[in-house]
Amino acid sequence: MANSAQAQKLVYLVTGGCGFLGEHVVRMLLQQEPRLHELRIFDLHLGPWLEELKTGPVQVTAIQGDVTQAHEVAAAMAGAHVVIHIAGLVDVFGRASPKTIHEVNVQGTQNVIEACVQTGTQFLVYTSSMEVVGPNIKGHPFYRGNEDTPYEAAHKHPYPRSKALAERLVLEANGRKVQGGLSLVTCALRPTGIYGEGHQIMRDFYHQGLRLGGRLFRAIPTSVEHGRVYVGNVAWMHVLVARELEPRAALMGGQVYFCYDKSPYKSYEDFNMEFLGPCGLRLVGTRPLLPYWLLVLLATLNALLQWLLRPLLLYAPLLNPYTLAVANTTFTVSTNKAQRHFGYEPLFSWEDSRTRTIRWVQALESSAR
Ligand SMILES: NC(=O)c1ccc[n+]([C@@H]2O[C@H](COP(=O)([O-])OP(=O)(O)OC[C@H]3O[C@@H](n4cnc5c(N)ncnc54)[C@H](O)[C@@H]3O)[C@@H](O)[C@H]2O)c1
Ligand SMILES: CC(C)CCC[C@@H](C)[C@H]1CC[C@H]2[C@@H]3[C@H](O)C=C4C[C@@H](O)CC[C@]4(C)[C@H]3CC[C@]12C
Repeated sequence: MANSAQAQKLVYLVTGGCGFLGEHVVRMLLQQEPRLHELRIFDLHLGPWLEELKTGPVQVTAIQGDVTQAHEVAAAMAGAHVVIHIAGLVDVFGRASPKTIHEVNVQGTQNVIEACVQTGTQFLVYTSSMEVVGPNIKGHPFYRGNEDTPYEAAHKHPYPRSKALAERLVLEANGRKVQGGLSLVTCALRPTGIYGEGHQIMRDFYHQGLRLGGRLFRAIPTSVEHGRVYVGNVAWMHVLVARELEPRAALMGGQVYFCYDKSPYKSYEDFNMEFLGPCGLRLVGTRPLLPYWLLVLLATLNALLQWLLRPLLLYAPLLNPYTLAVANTTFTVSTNKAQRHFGYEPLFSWEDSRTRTIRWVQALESSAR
């Protein structure tokens, strides 16, 4: 964004632009970034909905590609001013191998950084995760913490490990010289559990509830808080960071920001009921119906079955030792760092976020009939 003529004609590249968060970021950029000239959407799987975007004033370029292939990333990035790197393998269920998770999340991120350097792209926004911090394997609570709260981040699972490694690569790359001699400016956004239109796990819980006759059974105590943030606000934060990285490079370069909004602090299940309740589901029990030791046993059995069945089929239920530990450990955020550094305020109130998500679940209901 070296001179003002270019400043009106920005080229953005969004990796993972066809995923759950990526689609919201793409749509938000088209609505909220008036300086956009071209929007490149790079994804392994391109969505058919991209076609409708191609009729607007911004040039929308869909690029089918793989972040693990350095040459594909570099080719897509040539001439881009800003890259928002969202692509990742989000797998806490054992669907993909640890090696594949590492290749996509870590090597893929390294490829994005090297492509910035090679092509002279100066601004890189990385979608990290709360999981780079925790919950850790010791189950320590992180109660309404911020970016500076001390916490022992210890990971064994391939997904959080890969996100932590990738985030470190991105932060360490801040200040590297890119083609043309300018310095790379990077930063990382750490969403907590994202919810909203398109959220696959919410869809799974909804369908599971329907199969169980409109009921879900409480497994986690109400006292365990799990951080959640609305997808529209996460997308808005990405757009703002991408916009503000140039004018506030000295302040924002190399920084991490939790993604937050006004969503209430609740347990994972109680929070889901904010949307599933108005769609006719009921959460049975004021306390967990099964003792915790039995849930641990079931989760361990699932892990064992997954391992035994792997040669024959992929068995990847929602409950495993890792997901149980995450759901059962308090991890919530309370911070205003994004507001202080780049003026972020949530674009969607809690009421809006809730209404939009309920409408989306209701639409699932009518399409299921
Ligand atoms: N969903 C959450 O609650 C959450 C929370 C915190 C952080 N995140 C992070 O946000 C990002 C997006 O997550 P999401 O929930 O939208 O996931 P998603 O699976 O819906 O989207 C990921 C996108 O990346 C693409 N992708 C995967 N491998 C690729 C590859 N090798 N090359 C190119 N594209 C590839 C997928 O096709 C998909 O469109 C991820 O980096 C994830 O770690 C998600
Ligand atoms: C014990 C069962 C009743 C419930 C199991 C729920 C479980 C599948 C949920 C609970 C918490 C969820 C994770 C959390 O919201 C945050 C993230 C961070 C993000 O980077 C990727 C997704 C992930 C790990 C969620 C996955 C699904 C989890 C574990």
